[in-house]
Amino acid sequence: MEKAKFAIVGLGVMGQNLALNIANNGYPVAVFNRTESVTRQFVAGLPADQGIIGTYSYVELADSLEKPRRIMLMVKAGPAVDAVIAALKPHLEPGDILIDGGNSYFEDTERRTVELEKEGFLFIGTGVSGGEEGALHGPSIMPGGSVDAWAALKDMFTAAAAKAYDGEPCVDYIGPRGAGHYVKTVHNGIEYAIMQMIAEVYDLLNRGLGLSTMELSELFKEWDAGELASYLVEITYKIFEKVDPETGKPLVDLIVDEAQQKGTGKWTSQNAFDLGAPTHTINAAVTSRIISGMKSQRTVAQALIDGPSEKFSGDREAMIAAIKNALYAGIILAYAQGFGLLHVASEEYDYDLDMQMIAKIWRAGCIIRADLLDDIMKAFDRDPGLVNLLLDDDFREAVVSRQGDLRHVIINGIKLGIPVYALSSALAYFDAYRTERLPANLIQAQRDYFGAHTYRRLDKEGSFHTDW
Ligand SMILES: NC(=O)C1=CN([C@@H]2O[C@H](COP(=O)(O)OP(=O)(O)OC[C@H]3O[C@@H](n4cnc5c(N)ncnc54)[C@H](OP(=O)(O)O)[C@@H]3O)[C@@H](O)[C@H]2O)C=CC1
Ligand SMILES: O=C(CO)[C@H](O)[C@H](O)COP(=O)(O)O
Repeated sequence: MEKAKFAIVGLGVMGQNLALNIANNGYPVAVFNRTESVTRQFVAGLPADQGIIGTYSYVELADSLEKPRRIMLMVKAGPAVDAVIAALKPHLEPGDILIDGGNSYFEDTERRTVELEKEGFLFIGTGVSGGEEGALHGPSIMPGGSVDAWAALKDMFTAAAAKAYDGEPCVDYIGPRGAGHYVKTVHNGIEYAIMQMIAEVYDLLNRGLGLSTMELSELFKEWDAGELASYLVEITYKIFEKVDPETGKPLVDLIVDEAQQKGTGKWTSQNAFDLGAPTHTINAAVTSRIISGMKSQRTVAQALIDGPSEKFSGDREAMIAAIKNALYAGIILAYAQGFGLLHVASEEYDYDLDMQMIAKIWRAGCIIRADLLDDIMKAFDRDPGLVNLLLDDDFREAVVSRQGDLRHVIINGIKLGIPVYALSSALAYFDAYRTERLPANLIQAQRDYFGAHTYRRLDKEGSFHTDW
């Protein structure tokens, strides 16, 4: 029997769709899943000439593959990845390639790279973004790790990846060791920030201005046809238009307001703290998901605590226009924070990240794909060393010209008692970044006062302590 050219372990949402995608591109794929019935069911539903071979043990999987073997894990991140690697290894040979396509923590990928390379295996830790549909029709793929392994995967991944409007594939080699998973983590951090700002805008429009769910759908559809064109805005209008067949009500209105999280957004913030990179809006988005989970406390608190009684009384159309501009500015600021973090991490971890290439491969296939990414790519083309998007003339102007609307929208959210934490964090980031003298001089004085931590002076070199 013809040997398979690729294997996927883990037939969840992503694994099944990636297997189909790769097979549809002419590469026979062997598949394996811990729960055997899942494999049987998956394979049974496929035409005989689909090019997908079900296997039911790791020995069978290894035997079904041409050498060097190329095996991709699409399993739950964490201990499951180590468990699968440990179970697979006895059936592999030096030179075989293991690929972890899950949302693994980048430091786990760093560790696995060292461990596997010591034993002669090649390892790739890759971000894969696009969800179920992207995995099937073309995700954005962010591989990091062994350069030799990348050479052996390049054609296949290029065929399977999304293509941007100019035909360019949304995959490229990101960098050594954990670089691919690092970049995917920051991708998700930006995803959290944009989702939270869209949610806040929804709250302002719905609770604040009284737009119905159908009106919201029309508005977001209109926005998606302009500068806000992006996957997240597109799915938002599609979510708003979905009616629950049982009740006839908009489905979104029936969904419990508790956002869950698997960890990548939190890891982005945690790592940004470790590296000393400001990611205000990502942090705000993580915190906002956390407070959303405190539903029972919020229910008690609502009955006890009054907010402002003020209702929106201004020009509704003007406010909607301002909200659109505020969201666009906020999204630019979220990308600025994400790319700013990548810049710091690239130096810290010697990843040598190419920001233009990262923007390029995020233009299609992934969850944060947006027309804006084409402009971001061009900004890094103009200046490959750009440390912050706000230092690019076009992006600076885009935010500066909308800052009035961002401020106006936040003020209105505050007046109405509607939380706009992510939007206001984006503005705080912008205001802090553009301010030469922040009040941190006082913090230094306080630290020196209580802890003799010393401070530096503007007017002379050195380190000083005062007996306050
Ligand atoms: N869903 C999405 O939109 C995206 C997900 N990802 C990442 O891709 C990976 C897979 O996600 P997804 O397909 O959604 O996950 P699912 O929850 O749909 O599937 C999880 C898979 O992991 C397997 N698994 C879990 N624990 C173990 C274990 N200890 N040993 C062996 N196999 C195990 C499951 O096998 P079994 O059937 O036996 O339980 C199943 O095949 C995750 O890391 C996820 O974070 C990345 C991008 C997008
Ligand atoms: O990687 C993804 C999208 O890019 C996954 O859908 C991930 O699960 C999203 O993160 P979370 O579950 O924390 O919202």
